Amino acid sequence: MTRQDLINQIKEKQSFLCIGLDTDIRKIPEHLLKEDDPIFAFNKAIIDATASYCVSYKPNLAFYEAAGIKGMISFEKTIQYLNDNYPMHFIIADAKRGDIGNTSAMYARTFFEEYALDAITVAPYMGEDSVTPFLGYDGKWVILLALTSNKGSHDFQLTEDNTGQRLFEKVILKSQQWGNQENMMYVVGATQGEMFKDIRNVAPNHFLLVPGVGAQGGSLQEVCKYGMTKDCGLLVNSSRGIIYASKGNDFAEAAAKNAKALQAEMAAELNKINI
Ligand SMILES: O=C(O)c1cc(=O)[nH]c(=O)n1[C@@H]1O[C@H](COP(=O)(O)O)[C@@H](O)[C@H]1O
Repeated sequence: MTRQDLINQIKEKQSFLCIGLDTDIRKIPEHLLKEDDPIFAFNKAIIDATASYCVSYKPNLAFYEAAGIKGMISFEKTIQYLNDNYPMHFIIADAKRGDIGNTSAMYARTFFEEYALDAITVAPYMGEDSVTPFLGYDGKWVILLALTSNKGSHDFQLTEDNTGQRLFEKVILKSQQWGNQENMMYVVGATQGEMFKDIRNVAPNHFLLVPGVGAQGGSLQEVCKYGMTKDCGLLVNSSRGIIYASKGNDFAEAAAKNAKALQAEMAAELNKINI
């Protein structure tokens, strides 16, 4: 999907919501456990109930890999379902990959060719040759970890070198020599608040994937105040806050209600920039 296609979807839906499909078999409603594939049945119901409120889905591979081969079959069926029924949604593999060049090339083949996903999250710390294999695909995206939502972001990402430059700034500036606004985004946690100002100093126009609203306590309003660009420039993710809104038979309706509430807040923010 191109950057302009994504912006058009955001305009049309009045939403920049990405729903995280972090599906844990221990958390899904009990009545689904008698289905052949409970994880897929859960995802399908969540997707059908929420698709009109979001522009993106982000299945996190950890949740599928944890269920072994069965989990990977659920992942594959979920992706197939999305690609067949919701082709204009931007689908992100949250896989946090990155390795020596020939191995990264295999990861790229997995997620972009085998599964035909739009984007993959990538850890930057092995450098240029670990990231560029993901950048050779038209319309596909690398989403590079820059300033994450967790407290461990202080351990490396927020540390300064002797010129005062912080590691996340170095990651963002250096990686702009490898990719561009059409094929690279950055992950910035919603919990980072005013730090979005500093992010926009080094990446004024790139799209940012912003997890951490909902369960992790980040503020959508603060993210928008400091991080929104004239094209929106944000995909804001919520996983647990939407998909586990209810553990009862009404889980899909409850997810839709929470997604709709976030979409309404997003529409109000988009209204401020007239898109
Ligand atoms: O790359 C990510 O998506 C990610 C980066 C980050 O800094 N923080 C973060 O929470 N995430 C992911 O975003 C999702 C957040 O889930 P909730 O906290 O349940 O909304 C999880 O899948 C995390 O793995």
